[in-house]
Amino acid sequence: MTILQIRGIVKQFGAFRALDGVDITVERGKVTLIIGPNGSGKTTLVNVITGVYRPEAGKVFYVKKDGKSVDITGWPPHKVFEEGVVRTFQIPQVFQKLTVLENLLAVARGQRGEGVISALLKNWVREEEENAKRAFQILKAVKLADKWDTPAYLLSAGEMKLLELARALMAGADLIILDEPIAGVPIDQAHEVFKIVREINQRGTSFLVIEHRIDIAFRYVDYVYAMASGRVIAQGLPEEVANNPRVKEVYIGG
Ligand SMILES: Nc1ncnc2c1ncn2[C@@H]1O[C@H](COP(=O)(O)OP(=O)(O)OP(=O)(O)O)[C@@H](O)[C@H]1O
Repeated sequence: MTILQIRGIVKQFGAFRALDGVDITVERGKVTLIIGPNGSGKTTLVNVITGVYRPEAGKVFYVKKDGKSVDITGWPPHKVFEEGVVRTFQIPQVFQKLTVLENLLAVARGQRGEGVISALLKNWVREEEENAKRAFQILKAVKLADKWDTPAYLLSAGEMKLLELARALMAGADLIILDEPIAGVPIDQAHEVFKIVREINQRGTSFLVIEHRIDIAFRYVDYVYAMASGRVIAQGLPEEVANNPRVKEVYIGG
């Protein structure tokens, strides 16, 4: 079953075509990877999916759990987010001085979007307790439970990425879009980040990942799209894309 259908996307910046008819299908329950050299259009595509840019042509469909397809093309970012398509840094960045747990609770509160009124309600405390319980379950899943009381600025690069992932889960994401989740993360932590992505995926969350470090990423994903100059040049299983002559040319021969 599909979770995201991207059809014929064209995005221009003036006369320059950053995306030139992109078709990508993201399967529900899978981890899909997009690779491509600098400037190939990956970030622009994520911006189109998440409503930052409106494409000149093409459509983005989000297929809900019940199978209902929703045309989210050109929706404002907060609406795409509320629908369950969450890009990690779409949530305001990690609050460095807050603890790991507080960072999660801040997302839960933000999502409810009330504050004053809910604070007046009797069941507010209970709701806070439920949020804390949920936060702890999520922290266990990303292996940060023992750091719940640590201020975010003391986390390692890898742990910081895991906190971002936890916050996307706390926000109720159905599809999580990770833009370079292991950029600047040391190799052992980078493997740990992808292992946890895989574990979370096995519990039902779908992923669309953009990553440059293909030597690591290819081991953990189900399906790969390769982009170059605003187009998809190859797609398939990781080993198929790794052996694709056009991909090799772009990465090695170019
Ligand atoms: N706001 C913009 N205005 C003009 N040109 C842009 C804009 N955003 C991106 N571009 C151009 O569009 C092309 C695609 O950029 P994009 O950032 O999507 O590539 P990318 O594949 O994400 O690259 P990287 O791996 O370096 O992040 C680039 O040539 C870039 O210069």
